[in-house]
Amino acid sequence: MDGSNPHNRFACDRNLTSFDHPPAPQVGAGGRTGNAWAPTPRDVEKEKKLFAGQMKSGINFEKYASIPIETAGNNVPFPMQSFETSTVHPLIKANVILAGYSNPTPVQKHAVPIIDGGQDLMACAQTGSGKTAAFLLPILSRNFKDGPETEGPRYPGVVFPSTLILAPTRELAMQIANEAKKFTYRSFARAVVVYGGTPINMQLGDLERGCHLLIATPGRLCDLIERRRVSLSKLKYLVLDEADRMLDMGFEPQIRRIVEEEDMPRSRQTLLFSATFPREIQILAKDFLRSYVWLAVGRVGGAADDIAQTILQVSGTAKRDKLVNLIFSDKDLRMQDPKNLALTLVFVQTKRSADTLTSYLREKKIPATSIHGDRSQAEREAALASFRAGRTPVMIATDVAARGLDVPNVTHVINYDLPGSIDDYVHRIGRTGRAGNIGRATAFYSDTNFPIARALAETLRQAKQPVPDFLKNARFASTGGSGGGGGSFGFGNGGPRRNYGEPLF
Ligand SMILES: Nc1ncnc2c1ncn2[C@@H]1O[C@H](COP(=O)(O)OP(=O)(O)OP(=O)(O)O)[C@@H](O)[C@H]1O
Repeated sequence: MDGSNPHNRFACDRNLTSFDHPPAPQVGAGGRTGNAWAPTPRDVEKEKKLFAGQMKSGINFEKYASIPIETAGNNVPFPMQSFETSTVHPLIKANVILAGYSNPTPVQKHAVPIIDGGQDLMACAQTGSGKTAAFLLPILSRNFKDGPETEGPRYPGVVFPSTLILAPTRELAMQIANEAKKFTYRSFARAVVVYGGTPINMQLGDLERGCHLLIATPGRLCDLIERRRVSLSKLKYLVLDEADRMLDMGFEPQIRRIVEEEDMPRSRQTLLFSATFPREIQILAKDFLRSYVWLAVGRVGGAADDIAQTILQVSGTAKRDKLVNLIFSDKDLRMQDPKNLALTLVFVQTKRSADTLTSYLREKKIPATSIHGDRSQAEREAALASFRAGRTPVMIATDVAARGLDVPNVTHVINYDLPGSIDDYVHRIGRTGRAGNIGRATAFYSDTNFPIARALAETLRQAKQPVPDFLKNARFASTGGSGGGGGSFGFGNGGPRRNYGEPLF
């Protein structure tokens, strides 16, 4: 996390209202007394590092309270009203304060008691609305209540995590691990992240230091299982984050292998977080979950209200000049308040155009970097770090950066090339307007984007954004964009969810 942002709020400045003292042994879920343990003392320097660069919730955070919620399933518990009055472990409450969360978001209000109560969950909620903490907090709370494992198999070099979180991209896995490190602060629980594209030895060393929570991309996890360095036989919690994206990326065989063919106990609790609920996800949910609760938070149609969306009709070579103009006008805005870091994320369809566009912007003296699948993992990480810190306030990206990435101060997302599916559009623009902050999204539309016109117009209309005439006209003939209108059930498909199907229980 970048420490140079003037808006960073350092944790050490905050007063903790609870849990500055070691607790008595906790009563675990199900009423059994957990193994006694005490949190380590506070460490101000560590807090500065862990909680620096935290995104500030924005002026529209309170508006989240009016978001429509839908739940289905048996014995759905009441939502929690606040962290303070909830049943989560006191150390979670203390760490939530350090993270600067004063109130839970709607997905947290609903998901925390469901997960804490031991039920399986399939959850959909809009971008930037706090889904990561919605699963991390109750899982860690349960771990803390149960205390460290004192018995069970011990084999040298093999780890037995109690929690596995699968994520589609390396950057998302790293980000989840960083969040997990905040909430495991002062506890016995250790979070480790493993992902491909980087030498395995360092990750093996990290695993050997202990692993309660394993955050992984599917390919690297299969590798570690084959090497017999990870056993899933003690798993209690399985999370599939951005499950729809993992299927889109072709990870289904690996996921099925991990979940169905290894030694993972059937008694585990399984949580599926996905932006959409297409047929494939429904089948996965039916195979992996047991009588689960279905939770949908947010308006169907997906794009967060806090994002001002503009669609411009621009095509061919005119795009480059238009992009440069937009970036310069962003820069002018920045100059009005130099304290405000304002980052611009530009999406393109191909790795090659990411490279050529980055070079073009650099020729125009615009500090730009790029992230895409042909760059080495070290280059990807360096690009993201430089973007976060504002050293290169413009980043050109392919869809590797479309899902889940949470970069504070992204004020403008530009779809230089529109994606083929409306779901991807909703995720891309969701990199701004997060945690109640206001964001801006601009897209360049040309006749080649005709297939997505109808779904795009619908998404704009539902988010109360202006629909330009060229889109109104085009939408009568288009089908809604591949993957966006045909059978997708949930956020970003631009149509009423009930028209697309029902969850399979
Ligand atoms: N209760 C809260 N109060 C304030 N900020 C919060 C709260 N919960 C989460 N946040 C912050 O909101 C931001 C978005 O959270 P997160 O990345 O979990 O969203 P998400 O719903 O997973 O988004 P996406 O769909 O893009 O993956 C993060 O910076 C997170 O720290």
